[in-house]
Amino acid sequence: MSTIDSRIGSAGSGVPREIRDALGEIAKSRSLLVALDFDGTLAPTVDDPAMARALPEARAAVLRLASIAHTRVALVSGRALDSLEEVADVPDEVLLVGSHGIELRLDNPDDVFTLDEHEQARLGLLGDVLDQVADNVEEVWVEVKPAGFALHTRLATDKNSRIAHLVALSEARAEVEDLTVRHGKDVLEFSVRSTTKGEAVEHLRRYTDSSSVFYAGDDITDEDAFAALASHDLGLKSGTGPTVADHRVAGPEDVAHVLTLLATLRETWLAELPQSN
Ligand SMILES: O=P(O)(O)OC[C@H]1O[C@H](O[C@H]2O[C@H](CO)[C@@H](O)[C@H](O)[C@H]2O)[C@H](O)[C@@H](O)[C@@H]1O
Repeated sequence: MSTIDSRIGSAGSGVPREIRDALGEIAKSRSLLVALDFDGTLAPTVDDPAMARALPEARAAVLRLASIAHTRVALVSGRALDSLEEVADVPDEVLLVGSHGIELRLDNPDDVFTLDEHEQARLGLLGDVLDQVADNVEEVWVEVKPAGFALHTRLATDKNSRIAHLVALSEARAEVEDLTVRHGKDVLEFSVRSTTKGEAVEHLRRYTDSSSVFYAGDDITDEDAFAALASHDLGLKSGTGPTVADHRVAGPEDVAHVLTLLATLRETWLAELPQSN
């Protein structure tokens, strides 16, 4: 029996050996940041974004991790911050990053995000262009965010989805200068401000003064976060698709098991540390 197995008993028995070993190491970090994507990672994908919820085991693990000393948890999402707050429903000690890093809910709730006049004008133009596309292609709809829009094509046919993406890209680029475009699962996102989840993770690492970062994500935009990780960090890809993450699991159910095991390992390690007084 390995050291990890003897410390945790049957917890995490469904988690592959190499991930268990990697979790055993990162659980011993001086200060740990657990940064997690929401859709496709904590929450299974559903047709209506408003109906997405973290799996009960994932949510329980997030709450457990957030209550452990020297450990911070952050959700890092492409969703608008208010949408993330609504679906995630987590306490204030969980840090939130919305709109791929544009919006932050850290420990000071008074930090409010605003657009300058030029950004607001570009946002207006962008909204008009995308609304026109959605009005003309069946089952395509626009999700409004503070600094941009997501053009959703999940329920459209493959052909209509391709048409919507092509037209939206060419029209938006023709009408609005300096656009940020992000590709996601059945979604094309347009923003008037450019940030990445990689920048968000770097910001959170500094903000929380963490010595190691665990990051889990499923989508193309999460690759920026994985790329921002160092050798003493740990990246976990949820689901299929190319990735630079260290490890991969099949989807949200397995992510939940990994988070539960991480919480157990972290609690066990901290409990075994000699007390300073
Ligand atoms: O960064 P994330 O937390 O993964 O957010 C990415 C996008 O998630 C949402 O869209 C995706 O999930 C929906 C619900 O499962 C699904 O219907 C849609 O097809 C997916 O693209 C959200 O609506 C977007 O705003 C986020 O950027």
